[in-house]
Amino acid sequence: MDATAVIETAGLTKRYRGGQLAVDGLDLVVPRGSVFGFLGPNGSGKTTTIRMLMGLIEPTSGVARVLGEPMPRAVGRVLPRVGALIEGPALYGFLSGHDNLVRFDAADPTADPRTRAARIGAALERVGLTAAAGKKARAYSLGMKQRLGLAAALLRPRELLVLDEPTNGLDPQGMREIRALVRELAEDGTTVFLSSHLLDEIEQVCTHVAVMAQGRLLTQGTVRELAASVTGRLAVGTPDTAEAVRVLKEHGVNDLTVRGERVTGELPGTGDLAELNAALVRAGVRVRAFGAERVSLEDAFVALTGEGFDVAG
Ligand SMILES: Nc1ncnc2c1ncn2[C@@H]1O[C@H](COP(=O)(O)OP(=O)(O)OP(=O)(O)O)[C@@H](O)[C@H]1O
Repeated sequence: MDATAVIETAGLTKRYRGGQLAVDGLDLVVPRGSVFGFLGPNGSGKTTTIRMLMGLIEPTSGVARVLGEPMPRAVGRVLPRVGALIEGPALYGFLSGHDNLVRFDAADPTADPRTRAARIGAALERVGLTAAAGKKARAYSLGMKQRLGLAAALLRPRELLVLDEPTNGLDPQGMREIRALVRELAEDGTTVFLSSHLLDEIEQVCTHVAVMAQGRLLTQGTVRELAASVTGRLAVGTPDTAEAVRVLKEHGVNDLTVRGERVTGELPGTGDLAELNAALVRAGVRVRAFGAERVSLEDAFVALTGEGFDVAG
């Protein structure tokens, strides 16, 4: 087992009663200090994995360690060190945001009532809900409810935050707020494990990523490594597309496609890009843009699965 791992699983598997294989032999390593994106389309097994990690359901087989302790066996020791936001916070709509936090804090037998007011004040401040603390939770927007859920998870210092689709259902402004908060928490040294079906979200906030599809892990590593594992394409912007295609083909560029005033092709493995550019210009091609396209996580995902990233549902 990896001593720097905050979460580690080996062969973790869940088959639901009814026979559905939701998670299939998962080997996951979440390094301490990472913002770890757990990416996969709806139904790929993310929530099931998180529920096993948090000791809410038993795995069918395999093992999971969280903060170095076996789950679900050590659930009583582990959960106080973990802040979790799973499937939306359980809030009382008739209580104010502040009083919801009082309730959460009072339900924690290890929380000292004498420091409660200060801790609640700090948590509200942290998520930007101080001004709205007196409002009833049912009057909160979805984004405010998520932030209140995060405040509940932050009532005490945590080594690990586990967030299941924290921006699901939020408007762009709400998403930005949650992402900014995740970044801040990570800067303070908290390891954050968050699931998402949104590639660009993972790209924006995460240092690491694991990609799930149909219960299986396709890959894991740093976001940078994953993007680097896929070669970008050469892209040329020009009104003279036919001539550009001819010259590029002559110079060994494969898989050429033309869309509007843009020609793309496989980046040549050898040879000088500057030379290629010069050849185009020599042939009278008016080159407006020339270069290697940036590879997105989405390109990497398509390369991994051979298909587009399906975000249905
Ligand atoms: N309690 C359950 N009983 C039987 N099957 C289940 C149960 N919960 C989930 N599943 C099935 O297991 C598979 C994985 O579901 P899971 O919720 O873990 O995926 P997910 O990636 O979290 O997707 P979503 O983002 O939609 O929650 C799905 O096919 C789902 O239908």
